Amino acid sequence: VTRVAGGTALPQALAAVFARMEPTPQARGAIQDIAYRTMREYGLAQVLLGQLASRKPSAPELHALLCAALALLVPEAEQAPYDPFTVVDQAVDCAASQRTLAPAKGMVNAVLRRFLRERQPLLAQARRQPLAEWNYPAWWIDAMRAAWPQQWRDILTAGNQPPPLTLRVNLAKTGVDDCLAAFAAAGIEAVRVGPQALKLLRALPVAQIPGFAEGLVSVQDAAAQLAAPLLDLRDGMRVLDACAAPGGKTGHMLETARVQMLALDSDPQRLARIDENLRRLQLQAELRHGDAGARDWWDGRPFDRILADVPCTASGIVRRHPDIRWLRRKDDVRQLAALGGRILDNLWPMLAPGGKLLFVTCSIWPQESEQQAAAFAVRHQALRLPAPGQLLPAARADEDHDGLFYALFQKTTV
Ligand SMILES: C[S@@+](CC[C@H](N)C(=O)[O-])C[C@H]1O[C@@H](n2cnc3c(N)ncnc32)[C@H](O)[C@@H]1O
Repeated sequence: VTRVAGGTALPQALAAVFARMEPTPQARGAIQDIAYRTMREYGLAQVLLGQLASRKPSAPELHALLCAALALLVPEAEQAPYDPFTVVDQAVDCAASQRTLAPAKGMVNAVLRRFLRERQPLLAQARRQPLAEWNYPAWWIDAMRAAWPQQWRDILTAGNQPPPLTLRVNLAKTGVDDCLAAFAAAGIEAVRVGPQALKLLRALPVAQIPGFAEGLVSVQDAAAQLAAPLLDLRDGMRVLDACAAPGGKTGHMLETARVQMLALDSDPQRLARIDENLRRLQLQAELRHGDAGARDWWDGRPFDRILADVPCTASGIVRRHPDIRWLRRKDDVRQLAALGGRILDNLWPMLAPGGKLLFVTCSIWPQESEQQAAAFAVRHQALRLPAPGQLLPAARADEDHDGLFYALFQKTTV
């Protein structure tokens, strides 16, 4: 929590903690669970702490400890993830065990016990502030309300739900019904949430999912599964996946047709994850480390299809990455939209006449998605083909997916 408050993304912050502590798998799971829960309730916890402590704790670790404990104490009794008195005792023990925090252990005890005694009025008072009511920074709430005046409440609520574990069935190797039958035989409940998307009703480690190791299924959100079919791929096509890592959509495209795939990414570590994923699926692509905004990696031969899943604020996948809202600044939207526009402009000349370019973001800010697509079409006189446009995040039983944006362009032959 302290690292995220200092600007580090939660997965990297957790990796650093795990490298230092070397926890058991059980402790690792608990640390991860507590960190993600805290990110989802961080706004409320900060407001509560403001009510409970006469001044903000000066040590960032103390602030983080109290916010994490309050985040765990907020859910009502039947939904409480941990026994409330255990949470208080553990928080006090944690303070006592660290030299810098030990003098504050009485204060930790007093703040948390007062919360337990006065929880209803304290929560009611805190939730009068948007930061506490929605658990997003004020600029994010205001911008969401302006962009989506009808849907902003549903969008913010969906972003606070724990994400489902959704799988993509590899139709080159099996069928959706066969997968459902294998899951039922293993006692795993799943429902269909897309043409080849199955949502597990209870998450479990991928190693325990029948067919995962053999490449029959892959983890991929239902909205992300729309990319490959939109590209209308045929055997032998030259395809560029321009921002490919970790390779979710690369794998799906390769399952769809025998194409010559070049998978590019500017992050070498993330590029290695494409290799891992394709090995499991027993599929091949040429992997290249490079900048999709430059041409030094291109051999000059045009591509029949280009997937441009450009870097963005990731505002459509906050339920998977609840830290994003606390890390982003308002100006990031403009800067990332400019980067996305540069990448699209650079890729367009690499497309063969008649070829198709699919522009994707996992953002729901119009500057990064629809406004970007509309401006691009005008700049390049690109033909816009039917595509879903903006999919808002949905967290319902029948429709459960992240917030992604799709625009499909074709280069006219003349
Ligand atoms: C939204 S993710 C791609 C997800 C991927 N398409 C999938 O389905 O698994 C964006 C990727 O763009 C990469 N990236 C960021 N800037 C880039 C650039 N200038 N050129 C190429 N890749 C870039 C990031 O490393 C990241 O892996």
